[in-house]
Amino acid sequence: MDNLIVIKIGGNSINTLPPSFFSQIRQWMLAKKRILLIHGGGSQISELSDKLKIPVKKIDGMRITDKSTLELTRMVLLGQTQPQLLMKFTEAKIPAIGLNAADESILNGTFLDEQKYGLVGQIDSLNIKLLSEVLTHHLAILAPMALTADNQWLNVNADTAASKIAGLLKAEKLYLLTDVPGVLHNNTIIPSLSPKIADLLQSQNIITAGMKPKIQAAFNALNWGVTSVQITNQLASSGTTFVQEGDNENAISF
Ligand SMILES: Nc1ncnc2c1ncn2[C@@H]1O[C@H](COP(=O)(O)OP(=O)(O)O)[C@@H](O)[C@H]1O
Ligand SMILES: CC(=O)N[C@@H](CCC(=O)OP(=O)(O)O)C(=O)O
Repeated sequence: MDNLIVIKIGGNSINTLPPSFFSQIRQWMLAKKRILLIHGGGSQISELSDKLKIPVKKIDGMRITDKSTLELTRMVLLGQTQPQLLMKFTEAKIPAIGLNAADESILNGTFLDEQKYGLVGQIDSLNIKLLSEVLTHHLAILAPMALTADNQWLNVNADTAASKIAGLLKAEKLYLLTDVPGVLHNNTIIPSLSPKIADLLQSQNIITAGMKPKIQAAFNALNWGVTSVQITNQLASSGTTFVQEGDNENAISF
């Protein structure tokens, strides 16, 4: 899809989006860019789980999802974080529409590894026709859940979902917005990151938890043909840019 920018907004970032975020989006829309947001809600899901005394279990940043966690996840994503984000756009007078897997099969997926993660999935395909119609006049906000061919809801990590969607749609840019200004080493932003350095930093436990699937998602998007992939906390700063191996003259060295 031409002129497409995909932005993933982590659950922790929804309430701290600065005015510059909305003005950048407004400028892009005036320049006829199509804007697709994928939202998270991980910390809100964990918070409600705690309140309901449902144990929170994660492996490498992926939530182990049984039946009650799945129901709770759908409640939080579709009943809390998506409308919260939509309200921010309403307040900013930017036309936005919220979408989820049940809207005309917009996100179809399969189990990632049922034995290991339970009701967790990956995106396999999407309804490009519907998305393309919506994106002509609106910014679209998608929840990171998929439906299987048997109509089973699956919980999908929002970074993984955003990168696959950006890849399937051949987006020109993918921003993974989070609560840190980039991938950090000794409290300093790594401006440019290649797969080998990322592996090294993971083996040294410098990259951990939710940053792991985020980095995997970033490299996947690059491999699927997305031209520019960044992890940052605001659209105005480049944070960490992802590069293919051999294209890393600015990458940090040890
Ligand atoms: N090397 C690293 N650099 C930056 N953040 C890191 C790193 N390793 C682990 N993290 C953690 O990853 C978090 C971002 O991932 P996550 O909590 O899943 O964010 P989001 O909800 O935005 O997807 C940071 O807040 C930080 O705690
Ligand atoms: C399978 C899996 O881990 N799904 C995520 C979906 C939400 C998410 O990714 O939200 P953030 O981007 O705010 O972390 C979860 O349940 O937390």
